[in-house]
Order: sequence, then structure tokens, then C-alpha cells
Amino acid sequence: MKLLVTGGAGFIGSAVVRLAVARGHRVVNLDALTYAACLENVAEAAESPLYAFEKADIRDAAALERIFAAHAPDAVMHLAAESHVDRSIDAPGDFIETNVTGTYTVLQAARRYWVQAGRSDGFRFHHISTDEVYGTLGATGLFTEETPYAPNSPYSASKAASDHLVRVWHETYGLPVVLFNCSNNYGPYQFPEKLIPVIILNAIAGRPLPIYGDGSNVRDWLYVEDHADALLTVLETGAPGWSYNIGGENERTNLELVKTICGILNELRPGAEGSPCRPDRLRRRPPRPRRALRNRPVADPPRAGLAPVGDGGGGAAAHGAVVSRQRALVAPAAGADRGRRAAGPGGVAWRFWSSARRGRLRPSWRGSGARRRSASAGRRRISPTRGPVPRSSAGPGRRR
Ligand SMILES: Cc1cn([C@H]2C[C@H](O)[C@@H](COP(=O)(O)OP(=O)(O)O[C@H]3O[C@H](CO)[C@@H](O)[C@H](O)[C@H]3O)O2)c(=O)[nH]c1=O
Repeated sequence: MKLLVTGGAGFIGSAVVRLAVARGHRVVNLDALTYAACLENVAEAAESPLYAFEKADIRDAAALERIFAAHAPDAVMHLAAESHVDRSIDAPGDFIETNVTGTYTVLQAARRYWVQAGRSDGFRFHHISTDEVYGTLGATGLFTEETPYAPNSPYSASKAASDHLVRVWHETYGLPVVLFNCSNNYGPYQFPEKLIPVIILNAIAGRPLPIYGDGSNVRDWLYVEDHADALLTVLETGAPGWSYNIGGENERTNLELVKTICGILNELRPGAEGSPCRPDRLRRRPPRPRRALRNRPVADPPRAGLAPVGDGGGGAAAHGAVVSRQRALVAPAAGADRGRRAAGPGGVAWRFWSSARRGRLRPSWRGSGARRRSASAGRRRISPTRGPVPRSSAGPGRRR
């Protein structure tokens, strides 16, 4: 397949580009190279004849038209976005511009191209969004694809708006779209403004470790390469008009996560100057506005399946790279036939498997108990008017 990946020099986008090229897809990386993007993130893939780069802004309709015509992609994977919640609180304008106007402009360009190319059924527009659109979880439960949208920050409101635009380009114009909402990604090349790279870099440098509130907010952590794997898998097997939640089934409070990272760093650099990472380095920061705190005890040891890669040198390690030990796999639902039936015609239900927590492979899906409302996994049909709507569950968790 030939993929047009917007934001392919960013954190999640570059993981998609690297994996897609490694799997033999042709990839056009479209990126404006704003502050959080870096072509080093795709240096390996860029050596491949399968790879091409186009520097462009997703709000530039003329550039998009040229790029669609020049490369004739089979699918768009739209990841270009402003993504940092804190920045959106300080300066929301860029988020509206890039995430809303930008997504609209890409949708229009994709639609025009798709119509001119004869409205191929095989074309796909994949929109990669966030579980932030669902807002705040209670002390129990998980987000599902049917959770009502309740964004709490300018960032999440802009992503919610973009999700609605994508859905409507399917409803109104028939564009074959698929929508993804993921939990917190971590892994190589993450820009050091998010929690994990901030903590790693500060700890190594002997600086204070900033924790918002009392650190009891809970996040579900998804290894970025597992996320890329899920996105490419659904690209090959998923049906248009559906949305999928993607999570790592790996919930930790922020405080537990920070302590885990400290523990790992202390093992790796015992007695080194600037280390060890001590609790007295924790610095409480005021909680971010409009973010309720939830305190939910997590039973398992707070190791979080994280292990560092690299030696603190350049590349990934410079951004505080971590790699998941549990290596959550995207696998067809146990009893793939049952999964297929649950998901509806042409679709496959996916579950996330994890060896985390008890050190062995086990399904992170725990069946159709009270927390999970049905046996169909992690997706919902966007358009209820175009076919049966499977009951859905298996969304990532998010508690603040
Ligand atoms: C940067 C930073 C964050 N935090 C807290 C705030 C949150 O409760 C938690 C994670 O913060 P962040 O790493 O900024 O990520 P968060 O706000 O959850 O949003 C992320 O996760 C979302 C997916 O849920 C993505 O859509 C966003 O693009 C991404 O930024 O850690 C701290 O306590 N200290 C910090 O220095």
C-alpha cells in the first residue's frame, strides 16, 4: 500500500512511518516540521526507497492537492496535530488552527482526490485521535467507543471537533474513514514535554521532578510501537465507518509511574552524580485547570513494564526513550470467528494482550464481566444508520 502519513516526523507519526516502511509499505511523510517534529525520528526509514518526504502544512490546501496528485496514496493516516494539553491551556489558537482547520483541509483534499480517483472502496482515511475527548473517568470503568464526548481542555476540544468532522465526512460524503482514540503513548522519540521524558531527563540531570497535584491522576500507558502496530493492522483488516479505542491496559497513577522510573534509573546509575532519583526531588505543582483528581489504588507493583533503552547518548535516549517489557500485542480476539461475528461483517475485533503485571502472557481483556459490557472488542460503528451496531467495550482508562 502507499500511505500518506501526516505528522510523520512527530512522535506517534514517526513510529507509524518506521513500522510501515519496515513492513514494505510505501510511505509519503507529510510534515510541517514544527517544534515537536524531527526528521531524525525517521532517519532509518528515510534511507529506504519506499520513503518520501513532503514538507507542508496541513492547512495549505494547494500543497495538499499537489501532494495527493503527485503520490496517489491508497490511504491517509492523519496524525499531524498540536498535542500538548499544557500548551493548549496557555495558547489555544494554534490548536484550533492545526487540529480543526488543518483536519478540515486534509479531509477536503482527500475527498477531492478520492472522488477524482473514482471513489474507490479500498481508499481509507484514518484519523488518529485521543481518549482525551471522553473527558474524565470515575473511580471505576473504562472508556468505550460509545462514551459521550466531554472534552476538558482546548486540546481535547479541538480533537473532539476534528473527530466530528471526520465522522461527518463519512456520513455526508461517504469518505471511507476510520477513527482511533488512544490513551497515553510512551516510547522512543517522545518530545520532552510529556510526563515520562520530562521525568527521565530531569532525574538524570538531578533536577526537581514536577508532579501536578498529589500525583494521584491515573493514566493508561500505551507503548507507541504497539499503537503503530494496531493502526497498521486495522488499516489492513478494518472496515470503514468504525471507530476504535486503543489502549495499553497499563494503568498507573502518575506518582507510581514516577517512582517506577526513579527505581529503574537508580538501578542503572547507582551512586552516579546527579542520581539517585530521590523522593525529595518531587516538586508538587498546582493541578492543571479543569482536571479533576481521582485516586484509584492500582494493585500491581508499580513497575509499569518500563525498561530504558540506549545509554543516555543521542537519538532516542536523548528524548528519554523507554521500551515496554510487556510488549503488548495486538492480536485477533481469542476465537477469531467469535470476534468477527461480534464485530460485524467485514470486521475483526481486536484485543490487546499483555505480559505485564504478572510477568507472563495473558489477555488484558478480562471477558464480559461487570467492567466490560460486552464481548465485542474496542470499536464501534460510526454510522448507526448503515448497519448493526455492536455493543462495544475495551476502551482505555483515564482517571485524573
Ligand atoms: C508534563 C507533566 C505532566 N504531569 C501529569 C499531568 C497528567 O496527569 C499526566 C500526563 O501528562 P502528559 O504527559 O502531559 O499527558 P496528558 O496530559 O495525559 O495527555 C497526553 O495523552 C493524551 C492521550 O490520552 C494525548 O492525546 C495527548 O496528546 C498527550 O499529551 O502527568 C505531571 O504531573 N508533571 C509534568 O511535568
